[in-house]
Order: sequence, then structure tokens, then C-alpha cells
Amino acid sequence: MQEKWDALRRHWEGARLSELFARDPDRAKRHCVEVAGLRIDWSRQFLDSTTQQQLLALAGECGFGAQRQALFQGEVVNASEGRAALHMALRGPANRDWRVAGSSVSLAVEAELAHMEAFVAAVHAGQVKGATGAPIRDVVNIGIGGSHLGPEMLATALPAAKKAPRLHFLSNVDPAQSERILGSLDPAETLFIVVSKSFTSRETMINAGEARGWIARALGETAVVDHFAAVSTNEDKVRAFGICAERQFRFWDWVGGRYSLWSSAGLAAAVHLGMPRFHELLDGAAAMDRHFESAPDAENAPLMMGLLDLQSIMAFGWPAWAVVPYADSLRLLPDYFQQLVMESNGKGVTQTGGALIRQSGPLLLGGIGTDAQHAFFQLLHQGPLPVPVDFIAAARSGSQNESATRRHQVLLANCLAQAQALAEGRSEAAVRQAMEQAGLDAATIKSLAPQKRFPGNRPSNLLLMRELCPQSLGALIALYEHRVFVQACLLGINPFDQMGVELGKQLAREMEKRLGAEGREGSGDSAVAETITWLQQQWREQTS
Ligand SMILES: O=P(O)(O)OC[C@H]1O[C@H](O)[C@H](O)[C@@H](O)[C@@H]1O
Repeated sequence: MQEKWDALRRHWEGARLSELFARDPDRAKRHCVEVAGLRIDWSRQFLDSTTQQQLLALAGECGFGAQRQALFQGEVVNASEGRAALHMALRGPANRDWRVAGSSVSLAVEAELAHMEAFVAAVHAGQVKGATGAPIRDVVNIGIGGSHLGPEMLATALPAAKKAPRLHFLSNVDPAQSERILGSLDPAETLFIVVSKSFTSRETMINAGEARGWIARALGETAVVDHFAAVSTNEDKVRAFGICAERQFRFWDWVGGRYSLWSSAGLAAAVHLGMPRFHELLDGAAAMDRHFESAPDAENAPLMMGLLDLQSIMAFGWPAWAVVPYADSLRLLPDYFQQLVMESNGKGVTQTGGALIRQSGPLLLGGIGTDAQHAFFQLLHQGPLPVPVDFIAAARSGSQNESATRRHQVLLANCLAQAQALAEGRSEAAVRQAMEQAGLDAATIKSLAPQKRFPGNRPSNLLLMRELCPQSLGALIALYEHRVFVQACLLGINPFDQMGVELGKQLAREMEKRLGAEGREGSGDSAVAETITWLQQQWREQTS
């Protein structure tokens, strides 16, 4: 297959994006679709009819059509764990009879949504009370990875419902985080939602134990039941923790951790948004699912973008990808997408164990515009290796205020200008001419002109929401999920497991024991042994 990617590289040698636009006045219209209020424009990519044909042929050779069908039919697409990956069923239970291994799951999904709905309504109505009878005013989500990044991203991106309690996120085992969060809260008015698919993640279990102790010390052991809810697939462990059935929210092993914000793992976000707006989020994602399943190939945004992502990696050898939302409230989106993209496709072998010749899925970096322009954009414009960029923004500012509208235009002007600058660049000849006109001397021009040159010809995608609302955000997230799936199909890898996180976890367990007991032998080189000795010396000196 690599020879086909190499043929694509040769096909594009010497080509300029600007020429593609000059040749075809309809280009921007042709490679742009709108789904659920989200305008998706991939016209600034190295794409022409030949490439489109070749990319789609590659998808055909990899059995993409059958793999997409298997995904939507709830077949075992996560072979290493023997599971389906049917997160789409969570966002459209009423739309069709979703089945996992032949058994319908739609009713179970609807029942859990109804369970969430009742809980959210009760919290908003002040009916969920702590052990002293005080209504809950603060909710703390305890979870990590997929059990944290999605809910916090949503709660930051979208405004709170009128009666929503304050929301906090406890993910890190660093005691500084729990001290900062718990230090400002009143136990009598605080509810913890422990979110863990496995209910075994070390950080989450340590933090949940700390929170439990904090409640028990302040209000007594019997208060625990009133101050905890849990979301997990592991019902036995939730019970053992002391959380009652009514406060136990379920999801299923066919929902991957990084796809779980659509399930009850999104409970904290639902508490923040209110259930009607959480449903709008699901609807937006469901619209993208329908688009991915049924839009013709050339207009199918996740398909085309996933193929173009791989062209960048496999044909051009560009290993990175930048996601830059021009919206302060989307500042956690790049972190969220990092888990989705890199935990899914950061693999070195195919499903059959063959080594990948080139890099697997891309390395994703990100930050918000315009701040990122003043941080890493220098490399995007002039670094030797192009980094394709996804520019994300909302057309409307969400404020009628004249000054806010004007500043929002400045924000969008920057977004569009950066995409243009990356695509068009600035030739050395144009730089020289400008310097000559400015009256600079020949020696200065000679040394500075190459440094002021912008190579341009750097692709980007433009993702514009009419406004930042749950529906468009749902569609945007689902777009990325399906793109990642397309990338994985072509690479031949399993995007639904994450074996690469296990070794570090195992060693951390062993390391915990060694750090706590002096002289204990263990695995590792002298760098480990020397560091442990040094750390223990620091602790001895601190206590003496
Ligand atoms: O939800 P949990 O079972 O606690 O897992 C939390 C996270 O930890 C793991 O290490 C995985 O890498 C993530 O995919 C997962 O989202």
C-alpha cells in the first residue's frame, strides 16, 4: 500500500494550493458541507479528482464500507477486547433499533437517559439534599481520561442551566488538586459523582476514597450514601464502595472510555447543561452519524477528512496535526481531542500484528486562537515540516453587544487570516521587493529576505458553527470520532483499545511500594535506583 501513498506524493510534487483555487472557481463550494449548523470546509487540502478517486480506492481496498457497516451494526470491531463500539446508539436510541451482537440496546439506553433526566431535574429543583437536609450546591466529578475530559470540556464550552449547581473536576492524584477543590467547599452541600468505566483507575479510586473520608469526617459515616453517585460498568464495585442503586448510573462495555461523554458518564455535563440541552448535543452527534453513514463518498466529511489526514501522514510524511478553536470556551477541546485521536490511533502495529512502516495516527497539538498565534504558530508558518491545521470558530458571538460583536469580528479575522497566510505564504521575491521599496540596503535584504519568507502551501480545514450551541458541538465531536475511525480503517489498526497505557500503570504500582519502603529491590536500571535513593533522602531530611 505504501507505493500508492508514494504515488500520491509524486502526484503533488511541485503543486501549489493557490493554483488549485485559481483553476476551479467552485472549489470552495465543492469541498464543503453543512451538518447540524456546522459548516465543514476541506477545500484547502491537496485534493483533486484524481486524488479523490485514489483515496476512495484505497478506502475500498481496506474494506472501509464493510467496516463502517460492522461499526453501526454493533459487531465486534474492537477485536482485542472482543467488544462492539456502538457509541452512536447513545445519541439516537429512538432513531432505530440499535443492536449489539444481535441484541437490542435501545431500551436500555433510553432507560438510563430517563434515569439521568430524573436526577438532573431533582438536583435543579433542590430536591437532592445532603445528609443534613441542605440542598446540593456543588457537584464534584471524580474521574480521569474519558471519565473526565469530555464532561469538563462540555461544561467549559457551554453555559450552565439557570438552576445548575457549581461544578468541579477532580482528576489528578496530585494532592494539591483535591486540596484546592475541597478547600473551598462545604461538605453538607457537596455531591460527588465518581465516574469510572472500570471503577479501578488508581487515581479515581484514591480521590474517591479521600472524598469519602472528607464527608465521613465532617458528617459521619452514614452521610456517605447521600453525598455520592457513581457512573460505571462495574456495578459490584460501585456497591462495594457504598453507593446506592438509585444513585448508580450504568453504561456498557460497548462504549469506549473516550466515547463515553454521550452516556451517563456525561452526567456532570448534563447537570450543568440541563437535560434538554444535553439531548440537543446528542441530536447534533446523531445528525453527524447519519451523514457519515449515508452521504455520498465525495461529500462525506468524516470520510474525506480522514482520508486527507492520512494522505498528510502517509504520502507527505507530516506527523502532526493542530487543532485551534477560536473560542475561549473551547479551550479544553484540544485536550479532549488529544485523547480521542492519540489514544485511538497512536499504535505501532496493525490488528494482525504487522508493524506500521510509517507513523500511525497523528500527533495532535492545540491551543486557542488568537493566543496560540503568539505561541506555536511560528513553527506552523516557517518550520520545515508542514502541520495541517483545523481552524474552529463560531459565526455569531452569542452577544448582541456592539463592542463584543466587533471583537468577535477581530477574532474571526485572525482565524481567516491565519488560514490564508498558511495557504498562500509570501515568496522571497515579494519580501525582497517590499524591502527594496522600504529603502533597505542590499546586504540587509540578502540576509533578511530568506528569513522573512513564508513557504505557504500549508493545508488547513475550516470548521465553522453558526453559533456555539450543543447541537453543533455534538456534530463537531462526532465528526472527529468518525475521522479517527476512517484513519484506523486505512491503517489497519484497532482504534478502540489502548494497550499502550498499561505498562506505565503496572510499573507505577511497583514504584509506589518501592518509594514507601527503603531498600526494596525492584526492576529498572540504575537511573531508577539512584532516583529513588535521592528522593528518599529528601523525605528523610524534610522530616528530621
Ligand atoms: O473510566 P476509567 O475506567 O476509570 O478509565 C479512565 C481512563 O483510564 C485509562 O487508563 C484509559 O487510558 C482511558 O481510556 C480511560 O478513559
